Amino acid sequence: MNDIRNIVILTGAGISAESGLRTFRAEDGLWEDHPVEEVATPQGFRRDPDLVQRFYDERRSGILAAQPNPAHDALARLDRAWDGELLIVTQNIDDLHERAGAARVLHMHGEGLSAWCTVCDARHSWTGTLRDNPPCPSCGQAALRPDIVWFGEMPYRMDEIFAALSRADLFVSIGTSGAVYPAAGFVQGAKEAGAATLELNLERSQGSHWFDETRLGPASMLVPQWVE
Ligand SMILES: CC(C)NC(=O)[C@H](Cc1c[nH]c2ccccc12)NC(=O)[C@H](CCCC/N=C(/NCCC(=O)O)S[C@H]1O[C@H](COP(=O)(O)OP(=O)(O)OC[C@H]2O[C@@H](n3cnc4c(N)ncnc43)[C@H](O)[C@@H]2O)[C@@H](O)[C@H]1O)NC(=O)OCc1ccccc1
Repeated sequence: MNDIRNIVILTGAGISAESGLRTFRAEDGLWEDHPVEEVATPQGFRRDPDLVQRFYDERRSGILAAQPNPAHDALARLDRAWDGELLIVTQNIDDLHERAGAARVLHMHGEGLSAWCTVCDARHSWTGTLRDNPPCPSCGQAALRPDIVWFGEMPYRMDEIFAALSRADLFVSIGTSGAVYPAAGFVQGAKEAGAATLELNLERSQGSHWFDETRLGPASMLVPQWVE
């Protein structure tokens, strides 16, 4: 770690699995009983907004009931101690990184505890439900949707992510299957920028061959070991 200054860490559903939040592609994964095109696309929302609002209302209450696990805690310790550049880019919509105390976190696919008004474009932290179409606290219109990046929509703050990847000396991927782009392509970008690449995952991901090193096991064990 001595010549490492700038670190980019990508996290996926696997880092929150041991906090009781379901992953997407496991046999009991979220997408199993909710076809992704129905609940995580703008077309699905237009077709059946009530179904989508219920899906995310459920996810929101699950997030509120969950607690950070040792993997989140270890990354928060690293974030506090690291005086070089560090960015935790998460695909997760939960707030467990922040609740563990991490500050340098970027939610590229949005946040479950946030509502977005499609009329006045305001965003509001939200812990209640949206299925009953509450009015937007800013403009009063009943036009709130989950502040989530759905398939076919552009992920958030991509310019900041690419800038950090271009400066990275080390890219670490934790708990992600590497099935969804553009996140699944970050390891290539980091490698081209000359970064060392490390994967910490329960099983090899679709992009494993891009990593210099892959360590297999539960995040709650692998991440504290790597940070210490
Ligand atoms: C299916 C896939 C092929 N499709 C895509 O990638 C699409 C289309 C596409 C774009 N470019 C491409 C290139 C090639 C092919 C397709 C595409 N991408 C998009 O649509 C993206 C947007 C994608 C974002 C969609 N939203 C999500 N989430 C929010 C919703 C929600 O959360 O409900 S994606 C969602 O699924 C993905 C799930 O992946 P993981 O997090 O990895 O979870 P998964 O269950 O798959 O795996 C868990 C892993 O953890 C491991 N694990 C389990 N337990 C543990 C444990 N305990 N410890 C350690 N590891 C563990 C497991 O082994 C496993 O490997 C995450 O990104 C997650 O955020 N948008 C876009 O490209 O916009 C374009 C654009 C360009 C210009 C202008 C306008 C638009």
